[in-house]
Amino acid sequence: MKLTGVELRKVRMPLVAPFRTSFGTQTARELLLLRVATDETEGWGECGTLADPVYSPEYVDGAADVLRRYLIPALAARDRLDATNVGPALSVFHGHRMAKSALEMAVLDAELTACGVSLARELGAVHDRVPCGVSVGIMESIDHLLEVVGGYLDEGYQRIKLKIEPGWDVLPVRAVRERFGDIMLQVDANTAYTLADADLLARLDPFDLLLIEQPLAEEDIVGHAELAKRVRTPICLDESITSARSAAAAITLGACRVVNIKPGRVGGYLEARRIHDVCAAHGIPVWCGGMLETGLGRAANIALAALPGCVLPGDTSASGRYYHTDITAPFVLDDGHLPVPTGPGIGVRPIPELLDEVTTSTEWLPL
Ligand SMILES: CSCC[C@@H](NC(=O)CCC(=O)O)C(=O)O
Ligand SMILES: [Mg+2]
Repeated sequence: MKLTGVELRKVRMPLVAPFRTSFGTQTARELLLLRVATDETEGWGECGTLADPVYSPEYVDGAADVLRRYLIPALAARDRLDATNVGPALSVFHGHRMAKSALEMAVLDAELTACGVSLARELGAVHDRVPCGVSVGIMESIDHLLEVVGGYLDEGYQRIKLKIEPGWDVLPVRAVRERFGDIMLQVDANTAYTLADADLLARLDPFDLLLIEQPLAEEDIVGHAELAKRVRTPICLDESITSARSAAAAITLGACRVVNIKPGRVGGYLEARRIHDVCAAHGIPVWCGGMLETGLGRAANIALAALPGCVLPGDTSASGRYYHTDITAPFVLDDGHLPVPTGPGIGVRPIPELLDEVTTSTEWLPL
């Protein structure tokens, strides 16, 4: 397969409601899509970076720049192109995992499409549908939170994840537990706490949460291991897990008992599968995280979520959780599940007129 060109396309999709986390509030999703053209077919990739470097060091314009100046030329210089040599070809460049992931995803989609193989089959999926969780932002009141959570439960979501931060943690968790009983419930702090908050976080223990996600700073693996001795609720890592090697280290140090796998954060779906396998070998449950993906990234995430070690519902929500209109056919919750795409590659394609409506810029890089 020969690369003939790459399209960088920025899109901006309004959210159905503001989504507030400990690092800020999103009202629209600005993101970068890639379309890779080869001599045989084309493939689509989605870059999970936010518009600003507030979740991780990457951001949309930085990802576009590193793809344009370094990653795409490095790939174009390769004689043989297949998804397994994208990682090695790009390893000379440090970091920029979400940008690398988007390029690998597009090459993987093109290659699998040409072979007529689905991403789910390529990754080793064992399910044809996946149970879905939903991520709930920080709200301005407990009443509004309970109304939103009740709505998601009515829609059939099987697990509720509450964003928390200092000042919005024990009270909302207690209120949800008291109102909705023994639902599957977890929290995500996005690094908002420090080890000095251990006693505060231990006050979440009576609520039988599935996990506390990324309470401390991304680099604070030792801190998470110390926190794990002081709180009963399992620690789950997200931002800290950037590769299979870092997952093995965190598990060995006792820093986590659960892992949120986000393919973009770790450099791609192939590394995501390696993390899945490392965690399975250590008896560590995993689930597929989300970055408010369009239907393109959502389709690929659902394929990952269908792997055997993904034993907890992921942040693989329906398209309508974030968007009035997706750029692909919408993913619609059915009995609390989403179907795993079965078509070749990621199994979905953008709908041209819908994609054009949200496109803010396109750039064609001939190779
Ligand atoms: C804008 S917040 C993105 C990162 C966040 N993602 C979610 O909360 C799930 C988002 C989704 O449902 O795609 C996380 O830290 O897990
Ligand atoms: Mg998280």
